[in-house]
Amino acid sequence: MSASTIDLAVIPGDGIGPEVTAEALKVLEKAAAAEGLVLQQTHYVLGAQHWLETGETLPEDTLADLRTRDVILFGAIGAAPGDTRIPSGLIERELLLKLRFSLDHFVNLRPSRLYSGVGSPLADPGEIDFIVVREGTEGPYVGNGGVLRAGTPHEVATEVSLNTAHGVERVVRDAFRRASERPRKKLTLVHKHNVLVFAGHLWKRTVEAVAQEFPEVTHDYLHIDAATIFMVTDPSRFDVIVTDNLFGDIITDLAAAVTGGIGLAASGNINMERTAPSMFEPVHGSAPDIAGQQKADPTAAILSAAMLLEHLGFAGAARKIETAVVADVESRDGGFRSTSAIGDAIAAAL
Ligand SMILES: NC(=O)c1ccc[n+]([C@@H]2O[C@H](COP(=O)([O-])OP(=O)(O)OC[C@H]3O[C@@H](n4cnc5c(N)ncnc54)[C@H](O)[C@@H]3O)[C@@H](O)[C@H]2O)c1
Ligand SMILES: CC(C)[C@H](C(=O)O)[C@@H](O)C(=O)O
Ligand SMILES: [Mg+2]
Repeated sequence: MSASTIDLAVIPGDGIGPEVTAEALKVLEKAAAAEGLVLQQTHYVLGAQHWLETGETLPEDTLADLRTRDVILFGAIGAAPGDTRIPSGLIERELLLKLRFSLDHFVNLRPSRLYSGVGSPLADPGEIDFIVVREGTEGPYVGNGGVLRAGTPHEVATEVSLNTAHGVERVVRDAFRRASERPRKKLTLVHKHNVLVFAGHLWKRTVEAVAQEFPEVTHDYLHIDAATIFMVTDPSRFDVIVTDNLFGDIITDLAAAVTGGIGLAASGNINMERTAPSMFEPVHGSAPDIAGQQKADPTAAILSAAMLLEHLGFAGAARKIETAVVADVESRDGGFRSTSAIGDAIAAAL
């Protein structure tokens, strides 16, 4: 990145991915221009549709090219769950997870905030403002498994969760640092160490050890099953949650639901050591059920673009986007607005 140019990779993907990405770019371009920044974009056609057309998921030369960019804006990928033309998991593993793993996105940052004016399915949600720091490169996502005696009545399938001291420690330290910078300074480890004793104890010991470096941060622990209860009955109790890859996936969809819906939930796949570009994307998927109809809410993608700017050091521009989003969501009355109408309104409010 030069002082005035952002070298941006854009992967719009499948389904509603291109629809919401177009709106995020609309807002990003305007916010960047206001800062005197040039947004130099390179678009990459990747995803389930691209695989159907070419048989390519993420070629090595494309990955090498992506590595040279400052940052990546990602839409969403994936086929409809019932689409039998595409092997289940192929695009998720060989494209999205390959990006997260290859680019060492060990912090999967997923903020949850209940904006005023946004309806929550909870009767009395209280104030909700927490972040989930989800580990992004390990856990049961690593593809360490296999099948014995496939297709027989004696089939055995394994899916091993990989947790390294290095991987757990760096994400736990990141979560403590984020907690130390927030007003409430509270960290909750979410795991399941009563059953997953090997991985769970590593996570628990690591939290106890790293906590010594952050005496100002209080910390507690919840098993994942109990955490889902509190996410619905008392979400205000959370400030920073640190958790593994799979628990983090599940709890952030729940967190999105209690804070007004998946259309508002943003995320960053962050390489905190900055050895490769980080990648920003909405938490949601390609939503085949509403794709191509301009029904998708682009707010999550727009807020992901704000996180992207913040990561690059343009916190002021990020705050401006958030302020425009807050004004827009506060003005929503439940009536239908197209994807592009929402993008236009937020861009205009900047
Ligand atoms: N990061 C990603 O690219 C990502 C994330 C999750 C799922 N996926 C993939 O997406 C495909 C569909 O997955 P799914 O149906 O389980 O999850 P999904 O998030 O795509 O959709 C779940 C539900 O939420 C709705 N929804 C999602 N985003 C929305 C938005 N912006 N506005 C309004 N409604 C929205 C959808 O219409 C659907 O009813 C699968 O192939 C899956 O693997 C990709
Ligand atoms: C599509 C899938 C690989 C992905 C995940 O499980 O991380 C998605 O659900 C998400 O939350 O970004
Ligand atoms: Mg998910």
